[in-house]
Amino acid sequence: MNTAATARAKVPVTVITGFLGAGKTTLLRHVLANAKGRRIAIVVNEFGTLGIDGDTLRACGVEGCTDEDIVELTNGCLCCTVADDFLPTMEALLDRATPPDHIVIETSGLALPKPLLKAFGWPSIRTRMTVDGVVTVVDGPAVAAGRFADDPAEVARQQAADPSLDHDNPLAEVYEDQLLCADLVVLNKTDLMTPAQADGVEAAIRAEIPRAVKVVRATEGKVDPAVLLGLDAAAEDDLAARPSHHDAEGGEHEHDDFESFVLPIPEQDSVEDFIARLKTLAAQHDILRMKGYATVRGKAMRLAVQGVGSRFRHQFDQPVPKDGPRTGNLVVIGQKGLDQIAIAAALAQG
Ligand SMILES: Nc1nc2c(ncn2[C@@H]2O[C@H](COP(=O)(O)OP(=O)(O)OP(=O)(O)O)[C@@H](O)[C@H]2O)c(=O)[nH]1
Repeated sequence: MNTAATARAKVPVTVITGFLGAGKTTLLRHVLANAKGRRIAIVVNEFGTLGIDGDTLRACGVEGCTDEDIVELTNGCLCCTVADDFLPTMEALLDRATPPDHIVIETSGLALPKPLLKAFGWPSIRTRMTVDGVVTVVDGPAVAAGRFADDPAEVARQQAADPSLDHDNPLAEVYEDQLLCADLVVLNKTDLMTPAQADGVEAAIRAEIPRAVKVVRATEGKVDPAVLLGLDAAAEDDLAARPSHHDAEGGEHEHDDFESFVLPIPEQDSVEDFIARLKTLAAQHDILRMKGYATVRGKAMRLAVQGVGSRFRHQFDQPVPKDGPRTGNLVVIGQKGLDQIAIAAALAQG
């Protein structure tokens, strides 16, 4: 078989990356809903131990999308668990009687994608799959608000103290790495930006990425799957074009800039009061992401809650199991040093 034919025989894998809450799962739901008969398997990796994204995807109700097509890896960072979790998962997908036509991996919002791409060089999978492309979802309004910007004066001060440091903002490092790895950028949440803001964010994205990379704008992750899947980038063979902060750290990386915990949520009396409390907490403690569910007195359905910064959405999404506990759970993610005791105390009341 010649090289082109070999490449065609490999199962294509799309890596969806993007910061916490940028809209990766939302985009994935759109892909599944518009798969047009293509068998797509999803591998989801989350920073928290509670598999909310898998739940959201399973609840998508898309015909032909079965539970076994969604694999959750909640044991920590994908790239740190390559041998134990990631490779066996990928091999098991390939070894199915009917292997998927395409695999999509949703990385955690805090993952640096390059170490994951390196995993595709492992002998057990390199001849059987190829990274069709890395799609980076960007939270447009968060960029416009300066969420990922460095403070140049602070960087200079820190570098003077320790030349190996290059950021005062760990969010900037993750955001930049995710952009630098992209084959396609989805500038999402355009409904929350003026056209001028979107132009500004797009220009900033283009300035960040040295390669010619397409940027598409979207609301609710609505991008035609034909644009997302089939990029044919063979990204695993093109690592040098994707600089990463991880390279400078000698391939080592740590996750100690961020932390996450899961809090039990007692049954609530009022949806409005609960959401208002969450918004206040997010702002007071600079919480990056909250997601989970709660039960509400008198309601048979559970309340799913999604918070990105202090922007919240909620909906009654599925029945609370009969005879099941009426306690909910909420994942809280932020930079290291969150005041877990204060946050837990504020959420301990119904
Ligand atoms: N206004 C608005 N909200 C959006 C858009 N896309 C996604 N969201 C909302 O943003 C929140 C986070 O979306 P997700 O798709 O869960 O984001 P994610 O990147 O998968 O999040 P993590 O996996 O936690 O990193 C949800 O409440 C979505 O409904 C959009 O285009 N506009």
